Amino acid sequence: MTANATLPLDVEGGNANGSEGYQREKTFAPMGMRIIFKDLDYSVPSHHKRGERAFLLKNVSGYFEAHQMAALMGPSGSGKTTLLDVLAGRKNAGVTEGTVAFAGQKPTPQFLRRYTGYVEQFDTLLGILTVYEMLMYTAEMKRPISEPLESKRAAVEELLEKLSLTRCRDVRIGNALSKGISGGQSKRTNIGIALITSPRVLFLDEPTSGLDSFTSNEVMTMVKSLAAGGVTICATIHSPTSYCFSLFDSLIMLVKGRVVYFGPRGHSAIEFAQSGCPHPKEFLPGYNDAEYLVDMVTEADIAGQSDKMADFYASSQLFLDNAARIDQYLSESTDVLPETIQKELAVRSATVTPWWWGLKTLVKYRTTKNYRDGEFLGPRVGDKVFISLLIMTLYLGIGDEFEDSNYINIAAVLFMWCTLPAFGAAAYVPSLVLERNLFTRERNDGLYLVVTYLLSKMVDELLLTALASLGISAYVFHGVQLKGQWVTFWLIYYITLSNGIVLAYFIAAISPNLDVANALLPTYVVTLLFFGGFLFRFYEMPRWWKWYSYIDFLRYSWGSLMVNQFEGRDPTWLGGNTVLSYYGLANVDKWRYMGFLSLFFIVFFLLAWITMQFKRYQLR
Ligand SMILES: Nc1ncnc2c1ncn2[C@@H]1O[C@H](COP(=O)(O)OP(=O)(O)OP(=O)(O)O)[C@@H](O)[C@H]1O
Repeated sequence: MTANATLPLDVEGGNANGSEGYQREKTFAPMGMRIIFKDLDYSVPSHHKRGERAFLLKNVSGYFEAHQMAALMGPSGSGKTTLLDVLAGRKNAGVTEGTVAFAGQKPTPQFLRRYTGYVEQFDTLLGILTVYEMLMYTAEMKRPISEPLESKRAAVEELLEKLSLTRCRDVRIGNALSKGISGGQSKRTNIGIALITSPRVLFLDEPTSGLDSFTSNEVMTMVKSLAAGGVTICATIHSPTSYCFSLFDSLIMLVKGRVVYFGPRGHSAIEFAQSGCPHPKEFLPGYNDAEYLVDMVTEADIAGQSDKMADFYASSQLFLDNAARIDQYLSESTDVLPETIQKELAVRSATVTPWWWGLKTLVKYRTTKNYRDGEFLGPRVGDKVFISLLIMTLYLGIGDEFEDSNYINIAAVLFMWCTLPAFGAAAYVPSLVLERNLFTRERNDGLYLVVTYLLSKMVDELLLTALASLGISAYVFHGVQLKGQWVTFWLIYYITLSNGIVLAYFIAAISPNLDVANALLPTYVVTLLFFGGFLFRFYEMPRWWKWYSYIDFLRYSWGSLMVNQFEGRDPTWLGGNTVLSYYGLANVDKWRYMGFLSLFFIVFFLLAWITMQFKRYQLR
């Protein structure tokens, strides 16, 4: 433990973001902060017994020091990740009771998002970016906007060096289908993301899982160097190599959510576990300390003896000493904290940078990359080009043939023209659903607000759609030889397309997975076809169904297209009606209809935003 006379809470001075004139810290370990937790209980509704609560953590107490690396160990399912999540404020379900203090104070969710780093067990990176771009993207989002770009670049270069990532600096991260960097490099990139703001505390969930022993040692050596520099580090770890385990300073062992040991790593831990275990194992040659400890508690767990080990710890002198130290730490005054730390602990906004900066950064790194990616462009442009060519060649030149037998064809081609964007919306669903883990992680990390993310998605799609729709609508309008104004024809198509996109986002937001979204979207769109006014005329619909027609955006889309085509040249048709009056559109003002059409965009956007803001995609 680091004693510090002037700062009894063991917080070191310094500025995580270098906000004082941007004298950027030369190291990514500028300071540390003690974490204390006392009598922590965490419970959720039990899966096993209806109406009962399952306690995943019971009376868990301990503390992690700055400059030190603490290991969280125990058999699988013992509650390691649960404890890490509770401490890092990442739990969004269940009930937590007890005390958690960072530098003596209860941390706010905003503080945890902004000033602690959390490396998740599974990598969540943007496959289209290179390692350097991924770190720069995060740096621009999470470091203050007043910091010059050069300084951010220098910080990223320094981090690349520290994480031994310089060799793959410009390699695309890739994904499962198109391999880019290796597993170890991807793990280190994830650690880099957590370190880019020089956090005071770093949580790591299984940082060595899936890595070979050499890479594990390399990664953990680097993490240890951060602790040496001051950061408080806490990592859950399953089966570390002997070397990895030797890097840890303290150890907390859990079984069934109870502490069976909390104290220094090393021989004393083994001796303690041996005395607490009802049937201690022999320390066979070839065992490493970590393996031996985990095996012993796992065997005790399987034999139903784990409570005995936890009781042994709870009645030990070690427990009393730890409890006394925890009480002493909690009683220390927080008034002596440096001003920067006080400010960080009191922070109330969830992101470092404002929404517009977040939007700019998302567009800079993601939109520009997407626009160069065939996998992104293909489904968005391909279907429109294909169907529009089909429409143009099938209905070639019929738009100005004003004959009784042809009016139905004109009405049909305009109807098909509106349904295309509604069905084509399916192409936009995956971009939201498949990115959900990344979105959740970045939101938890305080990178951006939900509305910023959603706006950036809209910019992504609407810019591309505007360009594509201009060309497509021009050759369809002229090829079919439609009447009215081309600009209006294009505008109606563009607004309908935009409605389709934002509708897809809403459907994606409410759906638990891609399968549900893929079933929901076409079902909804098919219902819109019935009420659009072409397949069944509005005034012939049963009274009890008319309301649905009012909230059918295809009705306004097709209605305004029809008015654009026949306004001022509305011929007499069936039963002495004009074409427009036959369809109940005689008194329709196309601009008013286009206004209604635009309102749907706003409504779907708000619905998607509210859903994404409040829906918990990951229950943890
Ligand atoms: N609703 C529930 N009812 C009963 N038990 C639950 C419930 N939710 C989670 N659990 C149990 O809580 C335990 C804690 O899981 P946690 O992920 O924290 O364990 P872990 O030690 O990190 O495991 P691993 O090493 O395998 O990742 C698990 O045993 C899990 O089965």
